[in-house]
Amino acid sequence: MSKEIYENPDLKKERQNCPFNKEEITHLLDGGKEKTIERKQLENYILSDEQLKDAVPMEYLSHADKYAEELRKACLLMHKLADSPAGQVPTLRALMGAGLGSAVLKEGNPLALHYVMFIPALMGQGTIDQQAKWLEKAYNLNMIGTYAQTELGHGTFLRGLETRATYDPKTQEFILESPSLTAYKWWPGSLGKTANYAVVMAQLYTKGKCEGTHPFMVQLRDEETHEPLPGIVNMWLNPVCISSYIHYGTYVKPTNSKLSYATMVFVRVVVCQDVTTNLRKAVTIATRYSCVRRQSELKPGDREPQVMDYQAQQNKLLPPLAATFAFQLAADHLWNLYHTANNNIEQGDLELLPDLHGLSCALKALCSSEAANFVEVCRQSCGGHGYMSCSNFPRIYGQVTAAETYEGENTVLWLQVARYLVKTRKEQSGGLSVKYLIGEEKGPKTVDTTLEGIVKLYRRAAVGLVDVAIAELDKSGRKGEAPHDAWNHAAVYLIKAAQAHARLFVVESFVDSLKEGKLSAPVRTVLSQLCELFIIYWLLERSGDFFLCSNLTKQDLLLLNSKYVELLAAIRPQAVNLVDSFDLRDEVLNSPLGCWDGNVYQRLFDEAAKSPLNQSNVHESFHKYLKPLLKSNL
Ligand SMILES: CCCCCCCCCC/C=C\C/C=C/C(=O)SCCNC(=O)CCNC(=O)[C@H](O)C(C)(C)COP(=O)(O)OP(=O)(O)OC[C@H]1O[C@@H](n2cnc3c(N)ncnc32)[C@H](O)[C@@H]1OP(=O)(O)O
Ligand SMILES: Cc1cc2nc3c(=O)[nH]c(=O)nc-3n(C[C@H](O)[C@H](O)[C@H](O)COP(=O)(O)OP(=O)(O)OC[C@H]3O[C@@H](n4cnc5c(N)ncnc54)[C@H](O)[C@@H]3O)c2cc1C
Repeated sequence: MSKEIYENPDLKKERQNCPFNKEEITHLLDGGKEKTIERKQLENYILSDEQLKDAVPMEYLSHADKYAEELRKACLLMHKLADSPAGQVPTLRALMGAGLGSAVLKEGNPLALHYVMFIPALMGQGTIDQQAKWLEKAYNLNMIGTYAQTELGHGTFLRGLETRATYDPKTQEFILESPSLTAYKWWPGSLGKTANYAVVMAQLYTKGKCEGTHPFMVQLRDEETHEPLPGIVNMWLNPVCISSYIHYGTYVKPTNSKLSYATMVFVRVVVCQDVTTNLRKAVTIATRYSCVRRQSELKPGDREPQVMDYQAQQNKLLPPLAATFAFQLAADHLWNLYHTANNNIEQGDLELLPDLHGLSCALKALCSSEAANFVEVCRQSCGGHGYMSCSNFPRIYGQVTAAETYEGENTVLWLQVARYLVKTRKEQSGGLSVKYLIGEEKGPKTVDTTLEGIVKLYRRAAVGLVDVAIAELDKSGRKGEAPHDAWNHAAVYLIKAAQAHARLFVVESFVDSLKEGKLSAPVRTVLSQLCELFIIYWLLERSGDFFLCSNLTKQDLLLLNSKYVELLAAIRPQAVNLVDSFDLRDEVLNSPLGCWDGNVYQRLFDEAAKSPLNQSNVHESFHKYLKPLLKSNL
């Protein structure tokens, strides 16, 4: 007799009479029906392998055992790559990030940097000959690489990196050296124990002149013994300059010195998708739990309500639910810009490079910071159980907050965005992705609180805040301040302008995608409600920007607040159906709070029982420490 599949009765009720086709949203997020089929096949192929399951929860292993266990599974995954039903590239993409990969490698993938930065650096910076020599070796895993740029003393300021690569014309070799403790490469993933090669960013010196940071291929460890090569600690020999600019002993400047930063741009672009995947996991866990959890008293004398029925809980969870769609659609737009810009750059056309740099910095900073804040709100919305390690919130939060720092610390990236916006506004040229800054935007006199009207307000705020920042810069200039001091003293305004620009891009992506998308009426309705909720939410959160730069009035704000709470109530009935549409398997969520069947309490109990401390009634430490204390009559 088939085993009755348990489904929490509250979740079961939430799923009844769903007014839209969940699969239509799943296909939208996957990029089409075929992609969904491919993803599900790949998930089955990977998650059905018993060798990829953890014998004990990772949190109970030592540091070294965690590393060994993750490396074992990562290597097994690479073996499975060859036979993957989805093909190598889609499989690699799925295994490197917060989705399928994190279901197997919960502490992180020791081979991630090899695929996410080392190979992209070879592809983007290597000459044809260098690619012929190294790419096949890298793809065949005959070498494991990392991207070694950050040093103990420098991560942000690349022009301040201390590692030196001095070209010796006699031997036609580069001598790499770490001249000081602060020059030690620090932070590169896999550098400690896994990688035997690295792309090392170093200051290139030739004929006594520093030509700036360039990428170098360096062998770190013996390919057989894995022992560090002689002198590896503070002296590297025989590196090779990737995309060598040394021709017959003479340095030939690249067409754009920032092309050596291209690998970082790629990761900033993919990070937007990755943090969105993590946010989807957090929202799914919190939403399902909030419909299972019953607590307190809403109506005196009534049964304890589902906590999702509190407006306060809807205010916590529905904006991040909407954000997952907003960030996904914006990340898709950025990915398309990346491909277009990269194809043009390969043909020598660099026109889109500033737009790509500006937008990738803006979206990486916005998506990572907003996702981190939203993940923490999701954790808090689950009360004490959200604090447990097994909830998966601590791990998801750790992964998302890391993205606020790596690949360019967010503040630094916001200032890069501001530099691009000020230049575009002042020069009234270029800026293909910030067209609103070119030409005079006439702001609407009275505020129109329709969707289109609110988007116009976002544009007013974006251009207005750039003008406020420029006015600050000019004011400082008139006081005789040097440009670098004026820039530093306008930083608060510059960052606000950059953030307003990033929000405008996300809002326009969401609205435009709904206009262009071939959606059924029910899906369009629910996604339009989410879109309107999200853009009003952000406006209410940043109302100061809009008061400063538009004719928004107190009455408008009160009207928008009313609209916001109406939308919370309208979307509440579909919350579980919307997160079900993400189609995230329990193994990917990896949380007893978010499992599809809602059997939360039994799963929490089962997780607790796995703790080594729960394998005996009295832990040995009692006899060693506590009992003597109890007897000591202090
Ligand atoms: C495939 C799916 C996989 C999914 C997995 C995703 C998860 C990924 C997991 C990875 C985990 C960890 C990896 C982490 C790796 C790292 O952290 S690597 C190290 C990252 N470090 C940084 O990002 C350093 C940040 N600092 C900088 O980029 C530069 O120092 C900075 C840009 C801040 C300043 O550079 P300067 O040389 O000083 O330039 P500046 O004077 O400010 O500007 C001059 C000029 O150049 C333009 N510019 C700057 N950068 C770029 C660029 N990258 N591209 C194009 N143009 C650039 C700038 O706009 C100026 O132009 P202008 O016209 O003169 O104004
Ligand atoms: C999980 C993780 C993985 C990483 N992986 C790698 C890797 O694989 N390879 C690699 O090379 N690196 C890696 N890094 C390093 C990462 O790239 C750097 O930490 C990052 O670039 C920030 O640089 P920093 O640490 O020097 O911070 P700092 O720049 O020293 O930041 C400290 C403070 O100074 C502020 N600040 C700095 N410059 C300015 C400025 N111009 N204006 C205003 N404020 C400023 C920052 O905003 C910040 O508040 C990783 C980091 C993490 C956390």
